[in-house]
Amino acid sequence: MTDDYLTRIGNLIRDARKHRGLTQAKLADLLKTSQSAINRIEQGQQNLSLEMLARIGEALDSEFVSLGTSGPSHLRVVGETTLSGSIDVKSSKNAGVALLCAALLNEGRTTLRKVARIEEVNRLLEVLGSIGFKTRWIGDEGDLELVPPAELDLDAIDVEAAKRTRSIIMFLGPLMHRAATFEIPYAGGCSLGTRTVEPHMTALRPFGLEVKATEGSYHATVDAEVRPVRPIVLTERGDTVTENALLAAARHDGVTVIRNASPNYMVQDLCFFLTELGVEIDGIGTTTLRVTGKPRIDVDVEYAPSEDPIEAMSLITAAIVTESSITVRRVPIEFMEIELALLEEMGFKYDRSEEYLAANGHTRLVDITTYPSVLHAPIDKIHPMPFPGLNIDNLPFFAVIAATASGATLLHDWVYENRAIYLTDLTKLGADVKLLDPHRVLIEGPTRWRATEIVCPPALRPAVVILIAMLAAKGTSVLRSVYVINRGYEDLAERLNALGAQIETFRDI
Ligand SMILES: CC(=O)N[C@H]1[C@@H](OP(=O)(O)OP(=O)(O)OC[C@H]2O[C@@H](n3ccc(=O)[nH]c3=O)[C@H](O)[C@@H]2O)O[C@H](CO)[C@@H](O)[C@@H]1O
Ligand SMILES: C=C(OP(=O)(O)O)C(=O)O
Repeated sequence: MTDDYLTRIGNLIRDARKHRGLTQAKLADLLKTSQSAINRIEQGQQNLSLEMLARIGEALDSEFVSLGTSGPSHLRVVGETTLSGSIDVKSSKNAGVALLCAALLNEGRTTLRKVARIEEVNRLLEVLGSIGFKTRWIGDEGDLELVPPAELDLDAIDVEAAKRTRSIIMFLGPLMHRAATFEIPYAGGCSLGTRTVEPHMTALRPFGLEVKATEGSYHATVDAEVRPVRPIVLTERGDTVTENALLAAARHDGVTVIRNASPNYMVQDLCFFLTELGVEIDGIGTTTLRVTGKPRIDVDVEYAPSEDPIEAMSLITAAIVTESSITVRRVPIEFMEIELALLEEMGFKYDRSEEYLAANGHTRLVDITTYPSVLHAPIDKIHPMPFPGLNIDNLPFFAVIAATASGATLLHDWVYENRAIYLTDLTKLGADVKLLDPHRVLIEGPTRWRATEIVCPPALRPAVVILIAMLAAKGTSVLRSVYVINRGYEDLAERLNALGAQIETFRDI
C-alpha cells in the first residue's frame, strides 16, 4: 500500500517535472539535492517528508503537493456521464482582463457587469488593489466596481499576484499615461512556449515606450515627446498586442491608426468599452482601427463584456464527447461559426435559435441545442487562424472531439510551440494521439475512454480537454491541481454537475 502510494506520487512528480520542461538534474539543482535522489523519488523508492513534498510542489509550480486548506484543489470525476439541461455561457476571460486593465485609463468609477469570477481576474484585482484601487464585487451576479486612487502606488505592486497572470502585460499601454518610469513583473499565464514582449514593443515604441528586461521584470521608460507619426503596423495580428496599442492610443491626444489589428472578440469588447469612455474608434471588427484619443478620461462608466466563445466551445465539446443533448445558451455566434461549420462537416447535429444581442448591445448570441451524433474525422487537417478563422484557443477541443470520431484527424497548432504537446495526455485516458512534431498531432478515433489520474498540464484549454474526456470515461478519474482551469472558468465543475456530471472538488490534506 505504502509502495503504491510512493509510486503514484513519484509518477505525479515526474509528469509535473516534464510538463515544466525540467530534467531530473535541473530539478535536483532547484531542490539542492542530487539527480539520483530525484530519480529514486520518481521511481517511488524514496520516503518523502511533508516538507520535501511541499518544496517539490513549489519548485514545479504545479501545486500538486502542499499543506493546509489553501493548498491546490483537485477534481474527482465519476464517469461515464450523460449531460442534460441548459447552461449559460459566462462572460469571457480575455475581455474581462482587458477591461480591468482599461480601468487604469479612467479617473472615474468603472463598473463591469457579470464579470466571470475566475482566478485570472482575482489575481488582477489583487494587483489593482495593491497599487491603490478600491475594488468590490456587488451582488452575486459578478458585477465589479473599480475606483482608482488619485495617485497610483506602483512601487507597492503585488508582484506575486502579477506574475501569475498573463494579462499584466496589458498594464504597459495604460501605465504609459500615468508614469514616466515604472516596472512590471514578467507575465505568467499558460505555459505555451515563448511569448515575447517584442510584438508589444512594436506597438508601443511609437508612443515613446522603451522597455528593458531586467531580472524578473520589465523596466519601462516613457518619452512623452514621442508620438506616433505614421500608422502603427503590428508585425503579428495578436489579440493582446492590439489591446495594448488601443490602450496607448486611447489617451493619446490625436489620431492613431493601427494596422494588422486583431478583430477578435476581446478586442471588440475593449473597443466598445473605450467608446463608452469617449474614445472614438472607427473600424471595430476589422484589421484597421482609427482611434481618436481623449487625453483625460474621467467618466463613471458601466459596461457588460460579452460571452466567452471558448467557454461555449468547451460546453459544446462536453456535450459531443458525452453524447448528450443539452442547450448551451448565449453562444457568441460570430466567434463560433467556423468551429460549428467544421463540426457539422464531421457529423455533429444541433439546433440553433434566432440571434439576440448580448448586454454590450453589439455581440450576436444564439442558443445551441446539441444532439448525440456519430462523428467522423474531417477530410482536411484542422488549423487555427487569427479571427475570422478557427480560434486558436478552440483547437485543443478538436483533439478530444477527434478522438471520439471515427478515422484519423490531423491538428496543426502552428501558433504555440508547446500547446499541442499537452494533448498527448489524452493517451492516458485511452485515446490514440500521436505527436508528429511539436506542432502537429494525429488522432485516431473512436476511443474507448478509461478512467485515470492526471496532473493538469500548465495550459488552460488542454486541462479542460482532459476534464471533458474524464466525463466520458467509465470509472473514477482524478485531475490534479486545477488552478490552471480555475484561471479561466468560473465554477466549471459545479456548473457541469448541474447538468448531471459527478465531479467532486477535494484538497490533499
Ligand atoms: C489574454 C488573452 O487575450 N489571451 C489570448 C491572446 O493571447 P496573446 O495575444 O497574448 O497571444 P500571444 O501574444 O501569445 O500570441 C499568440 C501567438 O501567436 C503568434 N501569432 C499571432 C498572430 C499572428 O498573426 N502571428 C503569430 O505568429 C504569436 O507569436 C504568439 O506565439 O491571444 C491568443 C491567440 O489568439 C489566445 O491564445 C489567448 O487566449
Ligand atoms: C492561452 C490562453 O490564455 P492566456 O493568454 O491568458 O495564457 C487561453 O485563454 O487559452
